[in-house]
Amino acid sequence: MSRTSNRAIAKTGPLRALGTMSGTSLDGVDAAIVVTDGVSIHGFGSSCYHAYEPVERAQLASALGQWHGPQVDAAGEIVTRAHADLLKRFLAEQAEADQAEAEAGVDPSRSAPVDVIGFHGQTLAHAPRQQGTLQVGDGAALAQTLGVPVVWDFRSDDVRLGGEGAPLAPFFHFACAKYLKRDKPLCFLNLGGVGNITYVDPRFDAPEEPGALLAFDTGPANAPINDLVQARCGQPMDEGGRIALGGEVETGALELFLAEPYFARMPPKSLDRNDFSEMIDLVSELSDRDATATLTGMCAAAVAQGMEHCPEAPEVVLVTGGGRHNPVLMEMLRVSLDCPVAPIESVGLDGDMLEAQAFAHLAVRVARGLPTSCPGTTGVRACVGGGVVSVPGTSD
Ligand SMILES: Nc1ncnc2c1ncn2[C@@H]1O[C@H](COP(=O)(O)OP(=O)(O)OP(=O)(O)O)[C@@H](O)[C@H]1O
Ligand SMILES: CC(=O)N[C@H]1[C@@H]2OC[C@@H](O2)[C@@H](O)[C@@H]1O[C@H](C)C(=O)O
Repeated sequence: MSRTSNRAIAKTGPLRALGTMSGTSLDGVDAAIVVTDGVSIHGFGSSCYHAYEPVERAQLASALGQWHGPQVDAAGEIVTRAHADLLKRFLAEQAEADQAEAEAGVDPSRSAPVDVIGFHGQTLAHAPRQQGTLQVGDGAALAQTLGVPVVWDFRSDDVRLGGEGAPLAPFFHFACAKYLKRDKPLCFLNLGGVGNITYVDPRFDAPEEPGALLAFDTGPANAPINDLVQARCGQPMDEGGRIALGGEVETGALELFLAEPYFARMPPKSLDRNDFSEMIDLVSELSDRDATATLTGMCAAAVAQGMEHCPEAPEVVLVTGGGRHNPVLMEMLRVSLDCPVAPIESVGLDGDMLEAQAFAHLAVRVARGLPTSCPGTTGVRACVGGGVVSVPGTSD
């Protein structure tokens, strides 16, 4: 592993950062550009997506929950290759666009399409109080292949210092709240495979100030729904909530689910994708529609339960991640939360790219020696700027 001084990315002022995310739903890789100095967002750039092939997805799924061994190595190679292919293409397109701008007389005032890459990798296993956290994919190899500094392994330092290692998007959410010029507390709710929420109080000046942020994983979100409809109906997701739509939530199963000790735990707290995989057993006797509706209701109820921890009622809950495309889930959230719920597009942000954008912003924070987590976001003992910086042309 190459661990290089943060001085390697020496430019002052805003950087063009490219962030990537390969999420717990294992669908593919998102990548997006953010212009940021690590404190303030100066603008959002282009984005791209690469879907894993079904065979790759199956290999990644078979490595979930493992910490080492041949399946983990194979998963790492898939993740590194998918990112290298996608980013090579994307950077070439960006370079062409810069060239066209230069020829048109517009000075893009940069020598490379991006200054730094924030590479999250793929989480295979997450047990912060036991073995730690594992994101596979080789950031040092990507830096060499792409010729751009890569910041990666964002979560390990936080876990080493007693934190949950997740969620890490909150420092970016704080910058988004400032970018949006919000002046009252609001929440960012990501509904991916797992759900996570960030309560942001933008009246504070900096994200690490006590009280500015409270964040945690709310519970399982789409992962159990996907697993159920895949097993029962051969579909990768409940597209548009169409299966859940005609079903009813079984309250007995919902109550058993909410009795899980995770929900009574005070935040910060985080989850692995499959921590709640046995919840499917709670709906095993139900019809496809009722079972899907009940799992969807469980996701919404977990969020509602989590909201109890917010110090003040937020002005709005902005929903990001694939779950916002599920109208049944969105309606259940609207019914169960005591505040407005809206997709993040309502304020002009891109809910499919927010996590990738978060790791662009966090990469610049790491490069500049700024913290990426604090006691309010991961429960870490003190603020920490986690991450490894790999610079092309060096091999420590
Ligand atoms: N049109 C849709 N209808 C219903 N559900 C959808 C739709 N589009 C996406 N989803 C759900 O959202 C999931 C993908 O969400 P997302 O891309 O936010 O997850 P992720 O980033 O991989 O996960 P995480 O945030 O946990 O790392 C899909 O697997 C699916 O369950
Ligand atoms: C260990 C890990 O990869 N956690 C992910 C996962 O996916 C959603 C939720 O669980 C969140 O805690 C986190 O990702 C987001 C991007 C985060 O760190 O903010």
